[in-house]
Amino acid sequence: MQQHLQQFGWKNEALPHGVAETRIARVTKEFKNQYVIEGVHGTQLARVPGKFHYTSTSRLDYPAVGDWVVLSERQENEQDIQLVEAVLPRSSAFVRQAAGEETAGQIVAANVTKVFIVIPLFAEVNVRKLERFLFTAWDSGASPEIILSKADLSEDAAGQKAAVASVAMGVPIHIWSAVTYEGFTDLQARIASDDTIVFVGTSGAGKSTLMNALVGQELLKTSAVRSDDHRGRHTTTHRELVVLPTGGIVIDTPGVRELQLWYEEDRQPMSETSFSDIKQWMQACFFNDCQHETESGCAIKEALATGDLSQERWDNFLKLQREYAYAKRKQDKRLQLEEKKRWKRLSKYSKRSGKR
Ligand SMILES: Nc1nc2c(ncn2[C@@H]2O[C@H](COP(=O)(O)OP(=O)(O)OP(=O)(O)O)[C@@H](O)[C@H]2O)c(=O)[nH]1
Ligand SMILES: [Zn+2]
Repeated sequence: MQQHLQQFGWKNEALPHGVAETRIARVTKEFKNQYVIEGVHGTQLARVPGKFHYTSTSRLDYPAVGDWVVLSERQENEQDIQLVEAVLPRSSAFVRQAAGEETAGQIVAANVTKVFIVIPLFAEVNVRKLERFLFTAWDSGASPEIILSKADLSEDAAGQKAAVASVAMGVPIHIWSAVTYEGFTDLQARIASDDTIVFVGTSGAGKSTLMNALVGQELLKTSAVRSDDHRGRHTTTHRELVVLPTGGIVIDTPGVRELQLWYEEDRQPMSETSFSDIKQWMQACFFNDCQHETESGCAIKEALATGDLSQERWDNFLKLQREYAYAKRKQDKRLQLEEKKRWKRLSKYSKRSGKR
């Protein structure tokens, strides 16, 4: 019974005090007013009770794909209805900012542990785009990993990997080809049974192809899952959260795809994609620790003055640097939080065992 929950990524430590495991389930798909959930009773439909609408203060309070929820059962018109009593605290969340509303975010995918950023190798890697995706991943609270796809179309996959590594700040990088299956077992090994993974990347990057390879068939997007809810009625639905045959979970929601488009639209036009010219000027500055502000002998300021380096390009570079720093701080903070939680658990544990 526990095993079934664990398949869906359940970690026992997350069980709230006094709640039986039979009442825990994970949201695998979201409809307008209903959720497909997976718990110890298998696939069921659930909805939020009326009081939920009054007690919730924002859309973020509502269940989303990937959420763990606590259920209660109620009889309505002689039928058993599953109600979502509570959404358990999320370890991470992809939030989409609803257009036009500043504060009303919407959760697109919850409790994601890893974000696979898929970048095709048929062209030069767009560093700026990659940075955007890294930023999105860090912002969600999940850990990014970079997958360089379509390696079969690259003359020098290893060289491209090295180039990406120079901007990826220690994020793991994998090479993959759906044609030769190069890197497949390495990728599989990166997916633990309690991992929940979201794939991001531009259209045509090869996300669906890789997901289908991991699932072992063309399951995502195409097929339907037949399920039997408590009422004995059949509901045909396509799940957006899928358990891999080798363990681990992938989430493929339209929301994540829309999020990607949003990030792509957000990009600013930039003719070149690498900052090697800027790096060269920086190395030419007189002072090693030049801040490129008021120092004399600053090659950057000189390049700006002569027009060799455009102000726009320099500003863009600085902006990315700030985003980097922000993302890095955010990640450090998340690590700190996790650490804190671990210590809390440990101290609780030691107190308990001390009493015995
Ligand atoms: N040569 C080569 N082609 C690939 C590889 N992986 C995917 N493709 C092809 O690239 C095209 C796009 O792949 P998809 O998996 O649909 O890309 P996607 O990222 O899911 O795209 P969207 O659904 O638009 O977001 C398809 O025609 C695939 O057959 C690969 O490793 N090598
Ligand atoms: Zn300088």
